[in-house]
Amino acid sequence: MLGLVDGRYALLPLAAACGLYTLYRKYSKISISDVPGPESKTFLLGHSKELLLADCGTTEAEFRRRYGDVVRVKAALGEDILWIADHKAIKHILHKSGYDYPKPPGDKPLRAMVTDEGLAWADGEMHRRYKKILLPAFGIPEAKEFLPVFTHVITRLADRWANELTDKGSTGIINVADGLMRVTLDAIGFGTWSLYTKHRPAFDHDFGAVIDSDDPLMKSYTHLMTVFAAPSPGRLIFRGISRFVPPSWLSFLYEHASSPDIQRLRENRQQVHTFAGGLIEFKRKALEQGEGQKDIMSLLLKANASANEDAKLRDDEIVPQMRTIMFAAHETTAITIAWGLYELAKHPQVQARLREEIIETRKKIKARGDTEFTTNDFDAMPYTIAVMKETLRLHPVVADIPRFSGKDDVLPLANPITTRSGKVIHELPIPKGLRLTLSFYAYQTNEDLWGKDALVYDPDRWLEERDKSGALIGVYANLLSFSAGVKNCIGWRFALVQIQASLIHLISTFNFALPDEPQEVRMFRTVTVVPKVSGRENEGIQLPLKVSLL
Ligand code: HEM
Repeated sequence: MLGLVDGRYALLPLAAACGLYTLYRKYSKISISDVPGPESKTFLLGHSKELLLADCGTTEAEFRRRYGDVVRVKAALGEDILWIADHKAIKHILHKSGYDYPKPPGDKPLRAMVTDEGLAWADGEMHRRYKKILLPAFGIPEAKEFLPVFTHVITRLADRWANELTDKGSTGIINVADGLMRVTLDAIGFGTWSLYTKHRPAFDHDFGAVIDSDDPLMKSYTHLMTVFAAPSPGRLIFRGISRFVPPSWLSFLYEHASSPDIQRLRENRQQVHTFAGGLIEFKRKALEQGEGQKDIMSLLLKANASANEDAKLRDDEIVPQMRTIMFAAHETTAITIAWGLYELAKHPQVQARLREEIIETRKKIKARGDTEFTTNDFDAMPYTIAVMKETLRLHPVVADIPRFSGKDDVLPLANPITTRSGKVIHELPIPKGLRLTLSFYAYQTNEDLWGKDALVYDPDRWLEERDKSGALIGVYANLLSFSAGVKNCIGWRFALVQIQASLIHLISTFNFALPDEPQEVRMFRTVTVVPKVSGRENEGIQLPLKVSLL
């Protein structure tokens, strides 16, 4: 119906009006125009290409080398963006300021299409209320309960790969990213909806992603994040214009746009709503009968039932939380594991040492008469933990996040900046309504914090106490991979258990190496940073490794 995303020329008059408005705002309040940064070559697109289309790592390195940790850049239509890698400023924004730095309002209608108005979408009081109800489902004991699920789904993938390899004479090329995304989708399917109900067999809602089932919900989630990959110039300009358009108008547009990507989001929403709606009743009844308390939805319903009346979520507020979790949990975890396997393939000596620790631990488990790893065994595997931390450090799949200053503020800086007019400043006044990009990747590869070898994959840094970045930031290991502050990742403990369970199982079963034929693996930006093979980008997310049965 609406040529929403590529109607470049029809948008030009509107773009001109936006430009005038931008100029007015610039000269009528606190300005960041004195902050150093690259000149923008085009008003229409600004530095959108560098920020959204360049491979992860390239723009970050260039910005830091030329301008430092705080850089003024332009979005489409002349909008100022403050790009920030300075850890003190990030800490101020995420840790100390609570809800003063929400997600940019212009992005919210599109976000709502992806996750509904759930936890990841919400800000302020609404977010506080949602998080309070959801948190009891995401503690350490709850994450540990999921180990059998994670083991079950990764075993299924390993069996599938083993069968494929047996047919090929025990070694072959496998796109490991694809298999892992199926695994995490299955895990979240089991874990969110249906773990251990007595009414039905355990694992009863099976997306069957690993075994190629036709489950419509599974199909609807497969590669959903690619909807956001490599936006066209028209879409980038549209994003620029969005900030001048009332959110309700944008929502209307998204409800009616004929773009295949937006249609896909609408279909996904329809499917999740139909599925989740029916399940809430079922789970509620099971709870009333004292059953089915371990899956995320049951835990959420249970916490909700005991919350006071003002805080309670209505059913139409519960479904968005489930859609949010489905979206936020699966690709992030899968791609992190995939990057881990890539680094292990590139560093065979790290892989061998990791395998050694797994074999040693397995011997201890056998000696005490058990067959399976427990999460206590996980905690006693320092090298495996170091491999996980190093993977999360060098491959934060959410490489940066957008924020918006809700009030005039002053950002403290860890490193002073020299402004374009030559002043050295230790704190930076910023105006209300400014868009910010917080670069987690740049923070985690900053040589001043992580050492001269910050770009080198070296798990030993975590064993030798070289990990002390001094920033004391984030929820895990001084890293920002799971973000920080009030809107930190609620599922980080689940992710760690799943990553460790998956690495242990895969490294015990297979050897991973780079393919004999050289290939360039790109760190390609979508919502997450995904692997793609240079020259074969249209084949989607690809991480082909040479996999051998041990
Ligand atoms: C390696 C895996 C993961 C990574 C790297 C990751 C990373 C992140 C990051 C950076 C954020 C903050 C985004 C922002 O503020 O814009 C976030 C939020 C969130 N994540 Fe994760 N995540 C992972 C796994 C999971 C899992 C397994 C779940 C659920 C089981 C989950 C659920 C969520 C939710 C619901 C939010 C929104 C939290 C809020 O707004 O309060 N994530 N995640």
